[in-house]
Amino acid sequence: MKTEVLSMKMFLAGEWISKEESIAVLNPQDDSFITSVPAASAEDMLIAIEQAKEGAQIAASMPVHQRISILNKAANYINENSEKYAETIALEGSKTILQARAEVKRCIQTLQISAEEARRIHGETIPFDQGEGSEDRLGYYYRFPIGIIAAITPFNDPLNLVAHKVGPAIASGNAIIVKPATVTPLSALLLAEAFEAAGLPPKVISVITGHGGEIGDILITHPAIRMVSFTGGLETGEKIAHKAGLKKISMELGSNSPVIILKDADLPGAVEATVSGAFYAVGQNCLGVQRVYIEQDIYDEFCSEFIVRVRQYRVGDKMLETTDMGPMISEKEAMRVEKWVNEAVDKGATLLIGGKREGAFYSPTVLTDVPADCTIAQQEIFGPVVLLYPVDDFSSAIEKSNDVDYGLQAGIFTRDIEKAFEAIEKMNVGGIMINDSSDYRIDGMPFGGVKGSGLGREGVKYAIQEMTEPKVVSFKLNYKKSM
Ligand SMILES: NC(=O)c1ccc[n+]([C@@H]2O[C@H](COP(=O)([O-])OP(=O)(O)OC[C@H]3O[C@@H](n4cnc5c(N)ncnc54)[C@H](O)[C@@H]3O)[C@@H](O)[C@H]2O)c1
Ligand SMILES: O=C[C@H](O)CS(=O)(=O)O
Repeated sequence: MKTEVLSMKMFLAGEWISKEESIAVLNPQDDSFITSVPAASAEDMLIAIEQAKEGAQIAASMPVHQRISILNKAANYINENSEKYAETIALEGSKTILQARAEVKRCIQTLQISAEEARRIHGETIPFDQGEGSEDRLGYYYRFPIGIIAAITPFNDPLNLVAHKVGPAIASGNAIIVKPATVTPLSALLLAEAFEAAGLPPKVISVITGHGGEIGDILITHPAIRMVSFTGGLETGEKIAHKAGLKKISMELGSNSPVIILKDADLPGAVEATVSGAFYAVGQNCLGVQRVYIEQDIYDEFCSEFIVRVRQYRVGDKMLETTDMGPMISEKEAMRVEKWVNEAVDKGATLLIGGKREGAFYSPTVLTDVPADCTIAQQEIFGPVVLLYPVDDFSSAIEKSNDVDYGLQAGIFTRDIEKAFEAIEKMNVGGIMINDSSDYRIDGMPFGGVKGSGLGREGVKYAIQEMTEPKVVSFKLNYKKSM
């Protein structure tokens, strides 16, 4: 944002609201002040929920053609203001300006797909006469919106991952209250701006800024909230799931993504994809490549090519188009990664490149020989570190890949179709990419994981399924009785 905005307002049921108590939004690159946002109170969240009750009725009564029109208008608004949206993502978060522009494009696609899917929320007729005694019944089911959805979103994709909840919610006739990440709330507020400009009726969406705790608890536990759609870390997700009670929950959580490189792989392609997958968005990416299992025969060659490519990475000012990697989201997070790397090295790991921190900047880091009991081997790093491992054969690569508490996505590089299909079957993940790294997604595909990586699926069509319920209708027809 070119002009400094001293304070932004939160969007509460169609009104832009400011508050005495506020939260500073800082640029993680240099801790400079960007703007401040309201620190919502418990009362603000209760008001948002009350307003959303009416919003849910309004949303459900919106004809599909109106939902389609509003979603496309919001997408067009963002497209017409794309640089403002990209600069906001880059300023408040870790992404470079090029990565931020890419996220804006994906957000536009997510909303356009939501508009398309709004016309495809179908039911089915049911042959009730499949049951004896029901020869005089005719029936069907259709899908109806569940009402008010609570969306709690992470810092790393501050626009598109909010759109992945808001788009499907509006497409399916729900109201939605968004609690964006405390450190990156601005992009979510700009999404509300786009929907206001698109003519979305007030009360259908609120974006309530603040800390996760108290207002989050109200949002999660309130009986009027019929679904909690959460994207964030496993620890937070578990807390939320325990508090939510009897309501739908969608959990898009963490990962520790593996990639397998077999000896018949396209080596240059595998190197490029795994380097990109490891360090895109400073590794603060749920699909980020964290572990690479390389068949022994090509291990040395792969490692040397990998380091050559990492050495070319330009770390610096995220607002420059020549930069490959900016800062992490905070110095605190960079210090956590530094601590985990140092622990691994102290326990015998080999540092091939990186391991340097300057404030929130942490250099792209490659470790080998990492002992299994290291924190960095088992937990989600969510930072610019990747672990390389030689493996004797394919089956041990699969076994090691599965040996963590996460299962979001994985990648495998091979020209052997038999091995590809064996990996598809045996890798315990929500998505597997053949001849791609784990870091691959289009916004229309089913997205989510198993084990500690989540519950349910996003990806517009699949989020709509989660945000709606089937209602069965049966007609008892006397004329059929006599047939
Ligand atoms: N699977 C996916 O689609 C996906 C996508 C992006 C990020 N993530 C995951 O998100 C994590 C990084 O994001 P993060 O650091 O923002 O995650 P986080 O869990 O710290 O926070 C996520 C959101 O939850 C809120 N929150 C925190 N504590 C809360 C509480 N007790 N009650 C209610 N809300 C609370 C935060 O304010 C934020 O809005 C990583 O684990 C990453 O893998 C997953
Ligand atoms: O961080 C996790 C994101 O969901 C991955 S993507 O940006 O949607 O591809």
